[in-house]
Amino acid sequence: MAGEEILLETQGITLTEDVRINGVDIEATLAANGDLAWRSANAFAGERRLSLDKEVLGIELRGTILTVRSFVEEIKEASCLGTRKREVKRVRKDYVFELETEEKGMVWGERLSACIGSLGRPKRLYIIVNPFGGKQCGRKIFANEVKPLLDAANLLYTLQETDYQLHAQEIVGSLDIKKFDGIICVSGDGVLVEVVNGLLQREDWNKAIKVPLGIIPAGSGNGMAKSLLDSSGEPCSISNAVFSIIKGKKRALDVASVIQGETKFFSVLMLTWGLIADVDIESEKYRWMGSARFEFYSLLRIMNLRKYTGDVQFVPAPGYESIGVPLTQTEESNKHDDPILSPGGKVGNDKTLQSKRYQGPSVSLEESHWRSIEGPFVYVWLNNVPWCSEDVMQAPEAKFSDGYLDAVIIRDCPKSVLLSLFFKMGDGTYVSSPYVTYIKVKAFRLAPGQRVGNPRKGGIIDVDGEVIARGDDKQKRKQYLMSYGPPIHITIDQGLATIFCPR
Ligand SMILES: Nc1ncnc2c1ncn2[C@@H]1O[C@H](COP(=O)(O)OP(=O)(O)OP(=O)(O)O)[C@@H](O)[C@H]1O
Repeated sequence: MAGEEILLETQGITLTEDVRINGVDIEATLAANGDLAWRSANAFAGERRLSLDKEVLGIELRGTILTVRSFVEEIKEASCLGTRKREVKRVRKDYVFELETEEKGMVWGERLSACIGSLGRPKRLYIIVNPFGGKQCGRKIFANEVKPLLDAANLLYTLQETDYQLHAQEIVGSLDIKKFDGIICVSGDGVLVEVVNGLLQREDWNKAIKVPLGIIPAGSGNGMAKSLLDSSGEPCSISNAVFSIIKGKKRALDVASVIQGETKFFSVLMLTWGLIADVDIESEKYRWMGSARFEFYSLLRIMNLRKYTGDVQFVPAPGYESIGVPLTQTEESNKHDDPILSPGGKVGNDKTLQSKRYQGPSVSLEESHWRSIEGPFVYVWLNNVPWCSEDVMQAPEAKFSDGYLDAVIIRDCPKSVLLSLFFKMGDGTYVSSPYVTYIKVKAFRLAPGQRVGNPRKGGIIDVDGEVIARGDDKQKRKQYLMSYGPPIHITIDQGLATIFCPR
């Protein structure tokens, strides 16, 4: 029978063949969905199964030889200080199936290719590598850990390195997006945020922002990669991130618009003001300490704790309506004068900006009941995802596409308690402290004030690791995107972007 006839006749049924696997004669089956099974040569090991969707990168057929390239979980046990540690890690394994005839090889090869094709995996990717992010290993990470997996999956890609800050934003601003099934950043979170901003500045932003994004952790802040992998119960590793992109599963991702007057910045991770921003940005001068700079500077800042005056207003998500106090009649009516955001108006329809770029979500906040919290504040932290780095879970309830941001606010807190809360950030349990206010919000308005006891100095507003405004001496020396003082409005566009995820 000719190969095509066999293909037609065998569609939908499990095929059973005598094959040689890695040199041993064995009976193997190939299910209609592409899953493989065979009895191991080792009688005690029992049956071996290979899930096409969850374990196979790609295949290669040469005559009667079919190579299945897999990426399978292996359990490694190690003994450490008398305790046994169990670690699950994926390893590359090739299974070489030798079929009796070329026709049979073709039937198996075609079925596996068709099944892989039906999984919706990406075929061509645009990959942006930041050679400067994190420990400056982006290039090495791509060559040693990313490329081998992409090649094993027969994935085509175009590679582009960033040469300077905001280069990624510029690149995606003019990229021919039709050619690619995804844009992948081998970087920290900063480059991913540049990509989101670059896509939303295009005239065809509504199509561009639907291109699936991917992140392979190669920075010092890898909060998005950690959040995506952890939410599927996978350890945050480069190879797990690459495999999740190859498998092609996607999820929607909320995008927050940070707006002051006519200036806009789009965020997918977090906005922070007060202690956290001070530690993140001011600890730069201790970069030589490595990641210990955060612990060291946090301790320093808590000992010399700053508080900032100001106020925040927000539209709470259902279930959080009792937090804060309702706005007074006067405050409500003042908001109606706000050209960008008012409870009685629409966000993002400002006529002054005639640009075709994305203008922020067109959500009606007409019926919303705004509430407020008065300062002074130790910090205000708005979050889109649970993790801001690989070891800080600052917003355990945050969801990728629930249409809300998780606001974590500390106003007053004894220094000793604050210190203990910092040590509990690894598992998010700190949010249950009575000193922490945790609210899911639909919209947020931040009016940042000056330091208590030092009214000449303001704080830092940090969005996704980028300083967008600061109220200290440095403000005079550098131009920031926004000014410190006037209110900053934050609204959320539910599920505007799409991102590759493990499952
Ligand atoms: N070739 C380059 N030289 C200098 N800066 C660059 C280059 N390419 C990209 N950048 C900038 O590096 C910054 C950090 O990038 P990235 O997101 O990879 O890492 P990060 O984890 O956010 O930060 P970092 O690791 O630097 O603390 C971004 O602002 C980006 O614009």
